[in-house]
Amino acid sequence: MIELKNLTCSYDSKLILDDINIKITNHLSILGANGSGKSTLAKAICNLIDFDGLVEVESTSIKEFSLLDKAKTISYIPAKLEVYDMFITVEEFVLLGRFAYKKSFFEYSAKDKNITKETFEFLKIEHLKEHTVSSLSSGEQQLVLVAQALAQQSKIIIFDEPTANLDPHNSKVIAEHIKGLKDYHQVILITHDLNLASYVESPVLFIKDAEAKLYEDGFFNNSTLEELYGVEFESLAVKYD
Ligand SMILES: Nc1ncnc2c1ncn2[C@@H]1O[C@H](COP(=O)(O)OP(=O)(O)OP(=O)(O)O)[C@@H](O)[C@H]1O
Repeated sequence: MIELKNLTCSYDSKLILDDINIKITNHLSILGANGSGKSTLAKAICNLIDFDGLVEVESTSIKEFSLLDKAKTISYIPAKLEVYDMFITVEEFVLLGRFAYKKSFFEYSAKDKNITKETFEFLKIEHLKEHTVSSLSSGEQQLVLVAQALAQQSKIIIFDEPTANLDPHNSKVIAEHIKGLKDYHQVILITHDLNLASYVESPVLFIKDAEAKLYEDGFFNNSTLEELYGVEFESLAVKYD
């Protein structure tokens, strides 16, 4: 469980999130206009930015987690992979997800390698493991990011705009994985893809004017969407299920 108590985030003097109080007991989708503060909220939950107030994960302040314990608890999947090593293979990249569990400085254990192998099988990407990450398409790179997060075996997975760079086919593949992962992880999804959020069926936290409002249900109807986004809606979407 994640609990936000009086969470306030600002960059310089610009207030982004103002005194947010919410218990995130299970899955959640975070929606809101560009620049409303969705990624800022995710970064605060992961203690990647300065904030006022308290973020508690499993009843402990996130500021008290060691880096390794945090890695075992939360994984954050960005919208796009930034490749810093042009020669790193998919297998090496996914193994990095086991870093927090590594017993020897020099090598990964048989267990680490086995978990990585199972992750490849689960996501049906065994055929990519010898390839360099830099040579993959955006859709394949998104699957590799998911693989690394799964290998990390954290309780909580945060997806930050997972379908932002994907074509309809790959969006559907990722959507099905995200929904399936709800059986094993607490899934937090940040997205502009209303179709995806509706398919994933988690409660919605909508961020607007530095405030957050929780919709347990009743979010995905035209009148609510029109009021929140200020544009008209009609059904026009990929069929995810
Ligand atoms: N490091 C930073 N320094 C200064 N301002 C920042 C920084 N990061 C984000 N911001 C500003 O904070 C606001 C919220 O940004 P954030 O990335 O959280 O929005 P978002 O809802 O995730 O947006 P989007 O949907 O466009 O990705 C934006 O106005 C952004 O310009």
